[in-house]
Amino acid sequence: MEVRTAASPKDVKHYTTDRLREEFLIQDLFIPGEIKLVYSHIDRIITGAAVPVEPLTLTAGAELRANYFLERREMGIINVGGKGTVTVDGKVYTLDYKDGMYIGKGAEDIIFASVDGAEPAKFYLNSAPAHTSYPTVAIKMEGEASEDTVIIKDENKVELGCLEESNHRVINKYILPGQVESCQLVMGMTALKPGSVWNTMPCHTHDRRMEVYLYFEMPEDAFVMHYMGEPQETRHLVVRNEEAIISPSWSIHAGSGSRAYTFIWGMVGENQEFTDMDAVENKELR
Ligand SMILES: O=C(O)C(=O)C[C@H](O)C(=O)CO
Ligand SMILES: [Zn+2]
Repeated sequence: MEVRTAASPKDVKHYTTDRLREEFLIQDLFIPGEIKLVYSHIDRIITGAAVPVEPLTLTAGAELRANYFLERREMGIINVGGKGTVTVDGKVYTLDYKDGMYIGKGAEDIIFASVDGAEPAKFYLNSAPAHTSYPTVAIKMEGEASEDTVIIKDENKVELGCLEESNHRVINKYILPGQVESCQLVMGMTALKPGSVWNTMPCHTHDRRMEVYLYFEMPEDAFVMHYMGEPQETRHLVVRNEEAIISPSWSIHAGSGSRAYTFIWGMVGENQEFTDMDAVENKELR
């Protein structure tokens, strides 16, 4: 598992492009036949991906000093590839494209598999330290709810922005209080409407939470200019399809794409209040 340390805004404003990318950009996440994990000291979030050609078993790795991965952690998953299954302590959950999942602390045996290894599932993962165990569930946009499947509530599919401001988008909240309970992880997926290119603009910071963004549904030659930094010290990173960004609490996190795209956001930290943001007015940005 790759480990990344936390970074101070006083230092980051002096970083070169390479150094910024080394600290905050996660590339080569989705490697067929592998589980890739990046552990950040920022709120101890682990960002990763599992792309099973043959079934892949999640192990704790030396870094966690745990008997199994979720001994002291919880995990959110969204599948951005072909149909696949996640087997949790013997129980099989089937995830289609853009289906999500929450796995509670204490789940020991986790196996990722694809229904068709030629078109593998791409399980994107966020994991955070947890103090108690909440139920493991699959999360779907639509369909029938059941004991182990939660359907995203209409109130958690929030349309924001407008084409005139190039930021017309829908924020789909998968894991949050009142829908899928978790200790600290809040996770969802935002889709831009065709013609809109801006996410999270007007932008914000949130002192009480950090955030990770995964950008996807972009052709190979497309990119997102992801903006980070303190509002008066902004920097940018060029982000390609299926790459992720680690965003510290003090940093804005917003992007403008060369075309529409989709992204998954995951937040951990002090609270789970989605609206607890420190809004930044466009005229304040520098
Ligand atoms: O497009 C947006 O705006 C978002 O998706 C915002 C993120 O969800 C976020 O930054 C939550 O703090
Ligand atoms: Zn945010």
